[in-house]
Amino acid sequence: MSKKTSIPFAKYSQQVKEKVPLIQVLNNYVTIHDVANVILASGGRPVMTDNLPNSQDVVKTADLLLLNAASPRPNQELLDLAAIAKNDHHPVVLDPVGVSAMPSKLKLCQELIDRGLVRAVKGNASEIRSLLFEKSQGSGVDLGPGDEVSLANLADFAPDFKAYAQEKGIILAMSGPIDLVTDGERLAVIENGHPWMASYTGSGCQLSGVLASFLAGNPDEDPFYLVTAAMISYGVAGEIAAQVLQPYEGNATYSNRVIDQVFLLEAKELERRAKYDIQ
Ligand SMILES: Nc1ncnc2c1ncn2[C@@H]1O[C@H](COP(=O)(O)OP(=O)(O)OP(=O)(O)O)[C@@H](O)[C@H]1O
Ligand SMILES: Cc1ncsc1CCO
Repeated sequence: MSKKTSIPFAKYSQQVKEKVPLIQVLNNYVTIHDVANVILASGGRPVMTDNLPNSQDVVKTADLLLLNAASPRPNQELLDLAAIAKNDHHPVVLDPVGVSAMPSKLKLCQELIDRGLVRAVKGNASEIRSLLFEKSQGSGVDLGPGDEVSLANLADFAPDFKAYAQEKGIILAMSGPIDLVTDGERLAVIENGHPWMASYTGSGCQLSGVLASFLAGNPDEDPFYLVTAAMISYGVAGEIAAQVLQPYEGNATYSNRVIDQVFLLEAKELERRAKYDIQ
């Protein structure tokens, strides 16, 4: 796998650490604590808001709004908040959790995207297939059989993936055994990560937290490279965490070890371990 463009990991992470961006998150109940911690680990400041009046107050001061579609808040509230953020020129990141199983969540995400309220969308392969084709094999919040994208079927999937990002004017990212990022023109194919990352709940939600920190901390940088750098960083953290996990430790500890490694990650190590190709 080649590295045609070198990503300035050190500059990106330095800028996040200097800015310490405020990231407002509307999350699901399940992973909310982990998402807050991974945002802290990656240099951001999380604030998880609840009802509409509180959320409306905070959105005006936040650097970025992260919407997790499995948030228990009503769809209309998420749409209204995204519109305020967009109006204030604060980027919105969307994690379309659950769209494969819940038509109302799919409609919400489509409306957020179609109204131009969203800067970046990141989901697993079933969630992204649901957005692209309005159908997938996903059930619950999980990847469905046959939906996975790998190097073997990438050539079939990539044109639709890029076309959707192009048409909607978003950065589109997909996680899994390989991760993909596109802005409609460029495509990053990332081979970092570890199979154990599918064993704990919320690896995708945590990844969105890292992505939010990178975007919010670097408002003047190219968002395609920022999202790519965030996906590489979380994958590398998963690789190192797998190396330090003890034989008597399981998936819950592993989830925390991954957050620890996001916290400890050094740019030099990232540069050494990053496995990506930009096409
Ligand atoms: N088999 C694998 N090999 C390498 N990395 C993986 C593998 N499976 C998942 N990952 C990594 O795990 C992270 C989360 O991706 P995944 O697609 O599993 O999220 P998700 O299904 O949305 O998770 P959740 O619903 O639990 O939040 C990504 O960084 C991805 O690269
Ligand atoms: C398990 C689960 N259910 C709703 S959200 C969530 C976290 C993983 O996406």
